[in-house]
Amino acid sequence: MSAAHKGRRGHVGVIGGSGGMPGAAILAATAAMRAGAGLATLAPGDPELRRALIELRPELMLATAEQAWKIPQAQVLVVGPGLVNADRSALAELNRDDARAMVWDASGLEHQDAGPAAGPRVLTPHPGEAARMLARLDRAGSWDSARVQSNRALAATRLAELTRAIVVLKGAGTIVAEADGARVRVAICTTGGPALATAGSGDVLAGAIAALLARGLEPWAAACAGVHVHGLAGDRSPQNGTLALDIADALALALDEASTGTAWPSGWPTQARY
Ligand SMILES: NC(=O)C1=CN([C@@H]2O[C@H](COP(=O)(O)OP(=O)(O)OC[C@H]3O[C@@H](n4cnc5c(N)ncnc54)[C@H](O)[C@@H]3O)[C@@H](O)[C@H]2O)[C@@H](O)CC1
Ligand SMILES: Nc1ncnc2c1ncn2[C@@H]1O[C@H](COP(=O)(O)OP(=O)(O)O)[C@@H](O)[C@H]1O
Repeated sequence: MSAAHKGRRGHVGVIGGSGGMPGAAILAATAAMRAGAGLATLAPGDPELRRALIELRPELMLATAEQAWKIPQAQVLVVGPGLVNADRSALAELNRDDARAMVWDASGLEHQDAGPAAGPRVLTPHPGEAARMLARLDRAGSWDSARVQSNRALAATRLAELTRAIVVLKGAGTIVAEADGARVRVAICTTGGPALATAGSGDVLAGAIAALLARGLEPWAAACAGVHVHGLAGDRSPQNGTLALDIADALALALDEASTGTAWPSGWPTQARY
C-alpha cells in the first residue's frame, strides 16, 4: 500500500492576491493542490482574500502576518499572482537570500533583476511581461511585445541568459528556455490552445509548476512538465467558456494521463518523485 501522506507531497506557498485580486492567489494555490502538492499556504493578504478563501477553498491555509513575505513552512514559493503594492525590499531579499525553488509570475516579475538568485527560479512571463523585463534588463536590445512575439525563442533565451532563471514564455507554443553558461536548452510546448485564453489561466500554470517542484522534479523538468500538463488540461476542457478554476480542476486528470507515459513528448520526464 502506498505510504503517501500530505506532508510528503510537498508544500507550496503563494505570495500574492492583494489589492482586489485575491482570486489570482487562490487559483495558483488551487492549481498547486490539483497538481498534487499536499499542502498550500497563501500569504495572509487582506480581509477580502480571507473571506473568499473560506467560502471557496477551505483546504487552503493562510500564513500569519509575521510569515507574510516568506511563508517559511513552504518548500516552494509562487511569487506574484495578483500581487499589488508589493514590499520591494522584502521581495528583493527573498530573491537574493532564499535558496528555495520559486516560480515568479505576473507583477512579481517586475521585481526580478539580472541573476543569479539564491536558488532555482522559474519565471513565467506572458509576451507583454517578457517585453517589459527585456526592456529593463537588456542593454543590448530594444524590446516590445511585437518583437518578443516575432522572436519568441530568442526572447526567452535572452531573458534566461540575463536572469539565469528558467524562462517560460507563455502564449500559443509556450517556450521553456534555460541558458546556463554554455548550455542553452529550449523546449516548445505542443499542448494547449484557445481554451487557455481565459483570465487567471497563467496563475494556474504558476501553481502547477510550483507543485511539481515541491514534489521533487528538477526545475527544468518541472517547468516543461507543468506547461505540458497545463496545456493538456486545456485540451481536455470545453474550448469555449472554460474558467481558470476549471483548468486547475482538470490538472488532476491531466497529470494522471500524462504520467502514464503515453502523452509525454519524448525527452520530457515520465515520472515525478512522489
Ligand atoms: N481573478 C484574478 O484575480 C485575476 C488576476 N490577474 C492578475 O492580474 C495582474 C495583471 O495581469 P495582466 O496579465 O492582466 O496584466 P498585464 O498588464 O501584465 O498584461 C496586459 C498587457 O500585457 C500584454 N499582453 C498580455 N498577454 C499578451 C500576449 N499573449 N501577447 C502579447 N501581449 C500580451 C498586452 O499589452 C496587455 O495589454 C497579475 O497580477 C495577475 O496575476 C489575472 O491573472 C486575471 C485574473
Ligand atoms: N491560444 C493559446 N494557445 C495556447 N496557450 C494559450 C493560448 N492563449 C493563452 N494561452 C495560455 O494561457 C495562459 C495565459 O496566461 P496569462 O497571459 O498570464 O493570463 P492571466 O494573467 O489571465 O493568468 C498562458 O499559460 C498561455 O500560454
